[in-house]
Amino acid sequence: MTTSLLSLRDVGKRYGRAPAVLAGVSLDVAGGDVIGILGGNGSGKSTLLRILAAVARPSTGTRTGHPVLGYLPDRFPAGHRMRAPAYLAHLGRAGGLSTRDASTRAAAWLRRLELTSAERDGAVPLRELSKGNAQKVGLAQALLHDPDVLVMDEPFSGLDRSAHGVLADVIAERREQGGAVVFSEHRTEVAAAHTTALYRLSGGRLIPAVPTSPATARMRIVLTGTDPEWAPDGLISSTVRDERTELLVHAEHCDAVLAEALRNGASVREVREVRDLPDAREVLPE
Ligand SMILES: Nc1ncnc2c1ncn2[C@@H]1O[C@H](COP(=O)(O)OP(=O)(O)OP(=O)(O)O)[C@@H](O)[C@H]1O
Repeated sequence: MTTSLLSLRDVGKRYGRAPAVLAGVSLDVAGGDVIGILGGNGSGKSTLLRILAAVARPSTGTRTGHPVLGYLPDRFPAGHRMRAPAYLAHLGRAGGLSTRDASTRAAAWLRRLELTSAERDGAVPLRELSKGNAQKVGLAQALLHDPDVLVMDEPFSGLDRSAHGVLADVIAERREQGGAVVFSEHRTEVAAAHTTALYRLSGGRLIPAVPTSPATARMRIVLTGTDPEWAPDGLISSTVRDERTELLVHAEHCDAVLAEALRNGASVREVREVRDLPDAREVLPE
């Protein structure tokens, strides 16, 4: 039996006199879980994640567990004059790291997330960073303390393709190390590509998913010699790493994607069905 790192029981949330945003939400987050939260605009995803990250309290119900938490908020406070390395080192120290540890870890994450050297080395103030780069600093901040539970609000939005790949690796690593990840995402396919379980927030409730249908089967294709911006029909995600392009595509588009890639002079390095999501679920219709 796996032990929960974090649990919500019958959680409700209401802002003032407005109708409840969350009602009777229960969720267990255990080591190895990668949980995706889907939902339309205003459905309460950010509210739920804020409660999981303990930056907001539920109006009713309980939250239990004391894991080391990393939290990427929906809007990263990027209005600072501070530079990314100094900002992260400051947060690291505030969270109990030594100055040296905080600076080393901050630099390592910024390098891994591929901030340009000017941004990384502190030439650019936070408030002048692009949305994607601010998101990377936010991610580095969330990862700084090596969290047991990583809670991220729409982490894939605004990231370039290569950072998508890094984030996918980070999620997989947390899981392999016995940690857990919970993140929100509005695109079902993007969430399903990285999760072990998917839920949808609707009417304030967290709806469990229904089993994956064969129509949602996916293929991973690794190519060399393609344009990194190539986006064929059926594409779910695309990651560029070491001059290889790794595509995740809906299975029914696989043959057409391969044919088009070969026509354009690419070389096929690998094609395989993705079966690594035992609990991945297709979600209920909107
Ligand atoms: N601090 C707050 N005070 C008052 N109302 C709030 C507050 N935070 C969120 N809300 C309201 O609660 C509802 C749910 O918002 P929330 O941001 O949790 O949804 P969301 O699913 O993350 O939306 P989106 O995808 O648009 O970011 C919305 O109607 C929002 O206006």
